[in-house]
Amino acid sequence: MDLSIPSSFSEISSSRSLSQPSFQKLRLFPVICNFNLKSRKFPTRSLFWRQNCLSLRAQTSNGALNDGFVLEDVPHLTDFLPDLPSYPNPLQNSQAYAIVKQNFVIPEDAVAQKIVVRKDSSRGVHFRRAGPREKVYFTPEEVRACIVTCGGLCPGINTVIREIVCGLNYMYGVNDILGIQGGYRGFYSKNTVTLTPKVVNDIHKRGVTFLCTSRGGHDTNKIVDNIQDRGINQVYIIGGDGTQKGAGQIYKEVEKRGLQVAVAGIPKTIDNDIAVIDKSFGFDTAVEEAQRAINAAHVEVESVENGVGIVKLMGRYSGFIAMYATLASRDVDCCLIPESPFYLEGPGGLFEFIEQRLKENGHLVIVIAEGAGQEYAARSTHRTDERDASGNRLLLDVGLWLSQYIKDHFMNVRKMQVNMKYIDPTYMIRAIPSNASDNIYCTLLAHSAVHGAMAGYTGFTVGPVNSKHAYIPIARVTEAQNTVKLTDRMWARLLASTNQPSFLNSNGMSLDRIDGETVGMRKDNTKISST
Ligand SMILES: Nc1ncnc2c1ncn2[C@@H]1O[C@H](COP(=O)(O)OP(=O)(O)O)[C@@H](O)[C@H]1O
Ligand SMILES: O=P(O)(O)OC[C@H]1O[C@](O)(COP(=O)(O)O)[C@@H](O)[C@@H]1O
Ligand SMILES: [Mg+2]
Repeated sequence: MDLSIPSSFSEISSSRSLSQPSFQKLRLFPVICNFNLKSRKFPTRSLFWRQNCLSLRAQTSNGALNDGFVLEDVPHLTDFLPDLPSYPNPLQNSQAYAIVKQNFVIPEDAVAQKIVVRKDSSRGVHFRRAGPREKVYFTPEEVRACIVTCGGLCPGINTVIREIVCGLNYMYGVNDILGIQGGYRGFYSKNTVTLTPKVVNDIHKRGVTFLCTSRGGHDTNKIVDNIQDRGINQVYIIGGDGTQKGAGQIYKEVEKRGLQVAVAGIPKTIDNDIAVIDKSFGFDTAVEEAQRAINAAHVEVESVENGVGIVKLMGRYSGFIAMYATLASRDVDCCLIPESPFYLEGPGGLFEFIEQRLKENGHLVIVIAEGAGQEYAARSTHRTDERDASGNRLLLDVGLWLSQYIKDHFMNVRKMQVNMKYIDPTYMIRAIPSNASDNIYCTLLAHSAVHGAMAGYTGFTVGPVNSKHAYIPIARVTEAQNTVKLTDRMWARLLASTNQPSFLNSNGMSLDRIDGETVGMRKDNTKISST
């Protein structure tokens, strides 16, 4: 396929009509300006548009202004298999959908990434709206689907598995669904299990994951060989950022080999660190369950003299669970996250704050995300850089380190005994089934993935963007991590709720990482920047 990019806007403008022979070459333009469903494009084209077209005020054939509308589209099987036949979607005869007013997603529907806009702002990036399409590119009889779960555990994985199986079967009449066991390596090292609605009927009531999982073991060629050998043509991959990177590589290899295989990613991360999507499944359940640990810590420290409770919560690089659990709880005095470095001694430091709260209330509770304060913990343990099988850095137990450090400080320096209670509920939280709202969310994700694969989309991830489910190119969710933005209002709300220090030092200056940049704030609120 010719992916050449138009060199100027006037060149694009001249290629509006679908009937024009130049359409194949320049068909991105109708996607953007005329919203033609038949238009497909690769991420390279999206990049082009992001770089070149955001500020353009393009005009459609009916004269309406598009004001920088950009569609970051997902690949489609017909991009590399142009002669693939399509069929009417069997959902049109489904009793479930019979009464739905708009059975199929309107092809022009797109979901805006930015919804807070001004009158003159550019319309910006959009994603294809998820949902059933009028045409599908698989007959039910020819589908052989598989599901794999990779990476760490997260409440809700079983619900996603269940709903992919039931969705494929009840909505599309698919009967051939395989479970790959034990993560990516299960493709080439384990037997598959047959998945039917009956087999998966109750699994959502149990903690994750019915199919088991693993870290490491991603061998693209071996995996795609296996997909080919087993005659699999739809691959549903449930996992976090690492897994989605792996899914992107599988999609590329499938495309290189010209296979009719749809690759669909379902983002899973308890840390909520996946970019673009509103929130990841299992996150709400985790925040809710974290309340129990915080509550336990609070009860413990309330009952003793100088009680200090420390609860370590998940969050390698993103402090969302800690931040939301703190905001939800009201029993937390101080929340520490990786995005907001803290310091211990001196005015405005953690020790001063602890002493003050102990004087005022006789106890306090600190919530710390596992990735916070790693530099301090590393100094006292001298451990070298260790990684898990997937290449993720193994973190030090910052909760344990902080507990000891606080105890020692108050004993040795302030001659004061604190009653320390440390709770790490990580594996208890990850092991529970998802709550009601996550269960519903998992169903939507699973159904979106099934509709997308049946419609021939591939190399995509599903997820809600501003509450509307969308198909997102895999590369978009793996290129950056979602982190707490200290410059957004949510962190300010937390500080305003706990009244904890913001860890600006006595010179009125802090050296913090804000939005990936190291910045300092002077007393007069001017910013010092050093990346
Ligand atoms: N950059 C990568 N390219 C290909 N596969 C990867 C990559 N990173 C991780 N993986 C694979 O994805 C799976 C899960 O990754 P991991 O980081 O453990 O969990 P998560 O997907 O939750 O982030 C593992 O099997 C790992 O080998
Ligand atoms: O001990 P394990 O199973 O390797 O998992 C620990 C990690 O898993 C997580 O819960 C989630 O990690 P993933 O997103 O990689 O699945 C992290 O918060 C935590 O550091
Ligand atoms: Mg990860």
